[in-house]
Amino acid sequence: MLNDDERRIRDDRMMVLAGQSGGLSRQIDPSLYSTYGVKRGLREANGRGVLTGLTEISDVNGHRDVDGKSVPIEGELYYQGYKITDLVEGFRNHRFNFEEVTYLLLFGELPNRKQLRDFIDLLGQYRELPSKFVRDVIMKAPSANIMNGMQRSVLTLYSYDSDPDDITIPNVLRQSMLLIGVMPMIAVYNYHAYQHYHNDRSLIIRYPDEELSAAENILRMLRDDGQYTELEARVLDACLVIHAEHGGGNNSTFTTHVVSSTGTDTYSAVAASLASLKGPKHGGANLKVENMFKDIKEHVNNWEDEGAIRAYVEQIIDGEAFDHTGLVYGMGHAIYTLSDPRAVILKEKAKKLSEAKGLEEEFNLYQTVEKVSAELLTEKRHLSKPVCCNVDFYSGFVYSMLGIPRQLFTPIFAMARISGWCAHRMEEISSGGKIIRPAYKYVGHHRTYHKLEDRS
Ligand SMILES: CC(=O)SCCNC(=O)CCNC(=O)[C@H](O)C(C)(C)COP(=O)(O)OP(=O)(O)OC[C@H]1O[C@@H](n2cnc3c(N)ncnc32)[C@H](O)[C@@H]1OP(=O)(O)O
Ligand SMILES: O=C([O-])CC(=O)C(=O)O
Repeated sequence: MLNDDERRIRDDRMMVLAGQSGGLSRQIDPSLYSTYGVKRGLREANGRGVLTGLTEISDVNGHRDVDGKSVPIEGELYYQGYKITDLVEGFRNHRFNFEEVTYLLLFGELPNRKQLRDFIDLLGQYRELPSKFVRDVIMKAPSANIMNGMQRSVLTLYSYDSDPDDITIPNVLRQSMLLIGVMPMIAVYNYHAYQHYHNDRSLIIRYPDEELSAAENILRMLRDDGQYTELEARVLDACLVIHAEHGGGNNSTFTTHVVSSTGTDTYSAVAASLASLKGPKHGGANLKVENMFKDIKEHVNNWEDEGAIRAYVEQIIDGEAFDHTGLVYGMGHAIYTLSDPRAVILKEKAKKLSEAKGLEEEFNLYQTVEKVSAELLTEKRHLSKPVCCNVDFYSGFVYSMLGIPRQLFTPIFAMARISGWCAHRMEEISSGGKIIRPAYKYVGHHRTYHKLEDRS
């Protein structure tokens, strides 16, 4: 067994060896991408995604064709044909909206009262982890990033399934209901396990209540005293609704399609989608936004000084501040142009909550960063389309006002998006049918093999 010093020496030796063969600096000549007409990032020259599939689950629009010209519009999102804003409006004062949306996504229709009641009952029954799963899986080697713990837990559920590899629709639906049901438990218990083993927090494993909604159960399982207010549960429920689905092309759902097209099992497909969602350019952006604001607050003394905020955001874009990637997290979108409808809803929630909690100054800081970064990105990145804030910009601020720890920001996204992934997995199985297999052009050169003895 190596000690820490020996491991460091081992890693240094590996870098030296890789450096000798030029393995660390190898990069494909960027001009070759246009030479061979490669659709980088699976995009057309105008930035639009390459058309790779058809779906009836949702529609995402940021442009409209007017007289043959593509014109930016306020963002539109439809779940099974229903506008997200109409759903959110119609759901006001209801408790089980995420469940209703899940029914809609999986079955294609809005439920009547009885169907919704039955569905809620069923989901409640599926909200059950195998016996000893918490002890044997979740408590073992807890991960600092809860998304990794969730992947491991989801993959391990395969071992407890008596029929894991059957990909007929009834079996995949059963597995989907199970995963949708247990996802909040997996996330919250992984969080508690990490807090217990690494931060010496008391360990609380509270079981979900079959009668409660997903949002209510998340808060109940998370909080030390299991208490929450009706308002908190409604806001979280709305967050789950707007994160539940976003078409087939977003990275994690496309991952569902790619992986499902091989005929693999549901647990593997969902674990892969979790891996994708974790990334900071996708669902992980909500955590990055939180960290970015922490950094901005540390470097800008006066939050009302737009000039100072602009100067700091400019440093972020120039790669001179924060994480040096040049990205302003929570800004920009592959499809939306003038607005992301989910961000509009979240901003409204953030405003109301901040007023109730006396955090208007912080809300104003978010608004100013949104405004100046949109202006700066347009100026400095020569974007071909207007840039707006996306769903990840205000979500973390809303969650933190609900007392939800930052480690759970991206997991909450996953607890919601699992409904969309499962709907797309079933669509891929029933309508896709062909293994997804794009092409890569080889741009190396073919070489003559020399035996080891003959190499210098
Ligand atoms: C749930 C979600 O996944 S929502 C998205 C969450 N992600 C983020 O918030 C991370 C920050 N944003 C981004 O990285 C991007 O806007 C993405 C990944 C969301 C979309 O990327 P794209 O579709 O490539 O955006 P678009 O085509 O408009 O970008 C044009 C250029 O502007 C840059 N750009 C776009 N948004 C940003 C940003 N927020 N900060 C800095 N540069 C940006 C892109 O890197 C790209 O540069 P390139 O041509 O040199 O690659
Ligand atoms: O559509 C995308 O590329 C990303 C996104 O907003 C989502 O998955 O919710």
